[in-house]
Amino acid sequence: MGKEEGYLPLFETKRAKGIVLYRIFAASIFAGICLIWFYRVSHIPKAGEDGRFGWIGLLGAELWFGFYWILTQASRWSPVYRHPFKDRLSQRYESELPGVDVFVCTADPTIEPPMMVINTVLSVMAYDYPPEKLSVYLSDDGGSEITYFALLEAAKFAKHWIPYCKKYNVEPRSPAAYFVSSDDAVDADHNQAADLAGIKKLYKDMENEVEDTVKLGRISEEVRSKHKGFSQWDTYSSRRDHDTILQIVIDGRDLNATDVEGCVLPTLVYLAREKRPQYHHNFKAGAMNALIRVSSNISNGQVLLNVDCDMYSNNSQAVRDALCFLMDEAEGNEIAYVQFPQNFENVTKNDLYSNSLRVISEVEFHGLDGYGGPLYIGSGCFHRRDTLCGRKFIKGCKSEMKWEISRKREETGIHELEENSRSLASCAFEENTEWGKEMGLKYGCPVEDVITGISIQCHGWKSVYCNPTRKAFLGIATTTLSQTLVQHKRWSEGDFQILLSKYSPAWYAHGNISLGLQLGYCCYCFWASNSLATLFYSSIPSLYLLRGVSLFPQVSSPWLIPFAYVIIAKYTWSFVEFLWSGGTILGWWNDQRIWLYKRTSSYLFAFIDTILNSLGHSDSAFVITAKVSDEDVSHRYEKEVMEFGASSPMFTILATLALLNLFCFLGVVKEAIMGEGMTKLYVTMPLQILLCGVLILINLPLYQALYLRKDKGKMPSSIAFKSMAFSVFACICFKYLY
Ligand SMILES: O=c1ccn([C@@H]2O[C@H](COP(=O)(O)OP(=O)(O)O[C@H]3O[C@H](CO)[C@@H](O)[C@H](O)[C@H]3O)[C@@H](O)[C@H]2O)c(=O)[nH]1
Ligand SMILES: [Mn+2]
Repeated sequence: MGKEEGYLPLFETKRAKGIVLYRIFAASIFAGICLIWFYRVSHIPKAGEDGRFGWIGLLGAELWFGFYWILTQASRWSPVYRHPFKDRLSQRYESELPGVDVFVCTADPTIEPPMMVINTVLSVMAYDYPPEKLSVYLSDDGGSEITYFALLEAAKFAKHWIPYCKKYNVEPRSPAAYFVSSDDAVDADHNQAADLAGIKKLYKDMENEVEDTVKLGRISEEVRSKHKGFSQWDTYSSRRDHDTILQIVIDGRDLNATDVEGCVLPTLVYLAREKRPQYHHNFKAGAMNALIRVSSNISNGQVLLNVDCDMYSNNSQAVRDALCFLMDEAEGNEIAYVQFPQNFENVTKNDLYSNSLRVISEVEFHGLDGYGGPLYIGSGCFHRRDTLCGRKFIKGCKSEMKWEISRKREETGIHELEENSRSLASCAFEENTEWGKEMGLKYGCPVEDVITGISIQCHGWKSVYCNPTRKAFLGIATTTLSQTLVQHKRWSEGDFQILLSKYSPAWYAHGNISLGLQLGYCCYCFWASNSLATLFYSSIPSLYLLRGVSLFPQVSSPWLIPFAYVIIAKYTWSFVEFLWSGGTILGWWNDQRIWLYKRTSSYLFAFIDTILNSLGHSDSAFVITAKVSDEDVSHRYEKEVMEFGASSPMFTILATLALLNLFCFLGVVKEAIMGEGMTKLYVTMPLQILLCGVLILINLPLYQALYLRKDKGKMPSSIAFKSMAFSVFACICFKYLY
């Protein structure tokens, strides 16, 4: 082992400081929660008394929240921070670095524009890594000729782009992103300025070619005749029904395939796996498994990196960062994958839709890393090939991560290689095999990544969370509320399915992974079930205001203290954490709003769908997240104006809840003016009024969208009408009938 041989480790792990103080603080919150539980249980109204139903419901909700809060502590209890030493890696292993295969996934040329896709491809082709050991595969589930055409153009451009990047050591290496940032770089010397202008022009030419083809919507005959690769579309009938299309666009073994400086280029492969209507294609998991097999035949890199087509590499050193973990002599043998955080290029200052998932990336994943490693969350993850293919962990068993050249492959001609790779991507290939079960990514779950990750960890492997200051990947976050809610529905539904599946962190994982990690997983897997308690809490106490029934301690009661303490302590901490993770004050407020919206809509739908699903009623699909939006929408997004302009049943729920709280509050105000007086109400129901008031404040943008806005992002009038009817109905029923 490394240490015995006197090697310095390739990475170090630091524990967080001041953790004891945090634990004492958390324990005090827990004490407060216990007091709240005690108060609820010991003060239940008697049968027949008004408020009994609400009280018991609140007891259930508070038990749930308390339990969930405990889960969230697992990811804060013992965080660690990792620091790779890349200089040691290159000193020791530069000539033996393993092959790395990068998989870029795309699925739809309209939702995921070809220019965006090739920018991502170019960014990973330009990694600071020996090009003969780097191979890039583009998986196109859209089976689009236009995307293929764009890739051909990218291959030409790469011959100029890669040497440019290396010469001036530029970052980021996605040309589009680089040109935006280089616009204000003034320190470029004279030579570089000329080169920059040249490369920009080449990029523009390529962009024009691609955009013209996109506009045309098909490949012109002239272009088609130039590349024999297009003939593969001759038998193509639709994106759901076609043969495997596979083309080695750049063959890294070919000594003539060089850039303008004469250096070899990384291998570049286009793959659209076979699709047939009678075979389920299993979405991204299916694409990834086809890529694993095809790449094993072509380049067989020992390390695999997957990025989504919008997640370009922002840090050309990231491969080396990851290898420091996988190749460490002492601990590397236990590490199956290295996950980087997912960051986004287009998040606005106050992160309107809370897309940056700040606290998860900056706090929680470091916490999970302390217990055996983060979840596998898809894009931005480096895997060992063999573990992803199902190799079990055996203590003390080393797998060499060294570069090896396969003689057999070297001698196979490119056409033969293409031909025998094609069958690996056919639909029938997986029949009666372990693919999708024990091999590759797992099928049948909308979050193929998380379920695959937990099964790897249950096999005894560790994972590592690597979060360098210069972000490794930048993607595109959703820019409308409904997209955010739909995406979270998919995630929470997938995670909830995992909880009920045979890989459940609650039972299957027990004994296979640490308790802390089990709790950490549960935190995400229980997202969906949060909806019920949150719905109850955000509506019933307010409705009881209308009846003048108090469900919380009065001002004079000492029981108010634990409530006040838990609320203040918990929210202060959440605020501190948010700022510490790089957020803004308004960002935190937005985060609270999205927290509420997700829980009362996405999670609720996910919960219901999962239950229906397990009863065999519906099947969950993979709704691809939009990566482009029209100008109007982007403009509002940049101005941080919430987008409600879609007719989504999720919005009906949100609007109903918002109006319901407004009416309840107005009811209280009326009561205060005409009846008992403000002070009396305030003394008997302080927390209930506070809760209702905060819900109204948080919903201010929603009221605006319902009644004040005129732009296209306002709430559709059908929803305004429905939600008004539902909330008035609920208030009347509750006040007079119940
Ligand atoms: O049939 C499909 C559907 C999707 N994709 C690709 O999968 C990726 C992720 O899809 P996206 O719509 O962007 O989903 P997100 O919710 O943004 O993705 C997050 O969540 C997914 C799991 O739900 C992970 O796989 C991703 O890596 C992670 O970024 C994209 O590159 C798609 O092109 C396919 O290749 N085939
Ligand atoms: Mn995405």
